[in-house]
Amino acid sequence: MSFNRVEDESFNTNFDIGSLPKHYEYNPFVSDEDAESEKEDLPRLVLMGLRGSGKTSIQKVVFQKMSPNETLFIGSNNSMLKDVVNNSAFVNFQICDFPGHFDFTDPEYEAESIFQGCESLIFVIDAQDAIASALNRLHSVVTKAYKVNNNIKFEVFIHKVDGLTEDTKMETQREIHQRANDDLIDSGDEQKIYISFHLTSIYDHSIFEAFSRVVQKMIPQYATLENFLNIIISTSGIEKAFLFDVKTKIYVATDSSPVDMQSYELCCDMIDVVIDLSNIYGLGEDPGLMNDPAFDDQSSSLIKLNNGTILYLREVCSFLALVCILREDNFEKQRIIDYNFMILRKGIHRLFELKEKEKESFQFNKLLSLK
Ligand SMILES: Nc1nc2c(ncn2[C@@H]2O[C@H](COP(=O)(O)OP(=O)(O)OP(=O)(O)O)[C@@H](O)[C@H]2O)c(=O)[nH]1
Repeated sequence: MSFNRVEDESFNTNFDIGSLPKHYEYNPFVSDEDAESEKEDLPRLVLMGLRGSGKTSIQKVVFQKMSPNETLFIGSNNSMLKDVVNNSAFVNFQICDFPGHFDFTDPEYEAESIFQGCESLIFVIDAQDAIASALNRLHSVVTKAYKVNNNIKFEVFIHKVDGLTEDTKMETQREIHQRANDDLIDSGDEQKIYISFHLTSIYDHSIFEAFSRVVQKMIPQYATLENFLNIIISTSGIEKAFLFDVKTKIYVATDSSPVDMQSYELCCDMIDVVIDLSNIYGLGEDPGLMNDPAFDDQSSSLIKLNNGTILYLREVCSFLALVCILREDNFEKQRIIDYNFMILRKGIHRLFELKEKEKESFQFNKLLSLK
């Protein structure tokens, strides 16, 4: 059986399968006022690495919904690319992608201004390439960055692992970890600088999972969110709960039980299904207008799997959704789960309000200091 694509002019080609179009503005907690000046105050996440290691591809796949195969045609960067990710109070930062040939030791570049406002530095290493020069660059980058700003969180993405066997993956990770630490010991920095390592590829969910962990470290309220989720799973018979940013499929929080990749992938697939169906059936009368978001405060979904497991999704606010995995038997108490969910939702809204107040007082103090 084959399907012919219907050539209909009213068909809106702005949709990417499995994603929200980038210009949706459903964001009740982030106002547009003073947006430009606010952008400069956002925490900065910096992507660095050698030429061709995959930095721009990562940024485009995770935040701009580019399909992995399209990255083959990106071409090399010659200047720094900056993007603002502003989905909710928790997923709210600027991301700077520096070209591979960028040498911050060159006086032309001001290392201070790059690393000063930097919250997290992701160094990408191509695992399919020789790693020696990447490790040298990693060492000079982290030591320089640490001198400028000792609050930076250092993350290494051992990237393009899709081309490696399971054994080689582990071996490469072990080698990179070992050699990076040896370099820190040689320079006497091993007590001060801590680097986290992640195996990643744009061809599977590993890049989203790794980014989730990076973003979680940038959320000061993470412990509170984790605690909320621990309470809801223990009181509602839920096995695993994720708080997802549905735009990027980054999970901003989860309960404290270990994350297994399959559960995460299942939840990501569920979000794709919900968004795709909403894109098709959830829009208003005129699909060209795109006024009604594919994800709004009415969004919820329940999927029963054939192994007696249920996936349950509920909107929390502004592109955040709670996605839970639970046994079908436990879903008999749906009213209790829904009640607990309402309490959780209120708690998260309160956190948002506190965060907004914190931001306002920060801006107020900044204004005062300028006077
Ligand atoms: N196999 C594989 N290839 C990847 C992956 N990520 C990126 N690539 C490929 O790597 C090549 C280089 O990617 P870029 O994103 O341009 O690399 P870059 O680090 O931004 O390069 P510069 O701009 O020169 O610094 C592209 O052909 C991508 O398709 C991955 O996870 N697996």
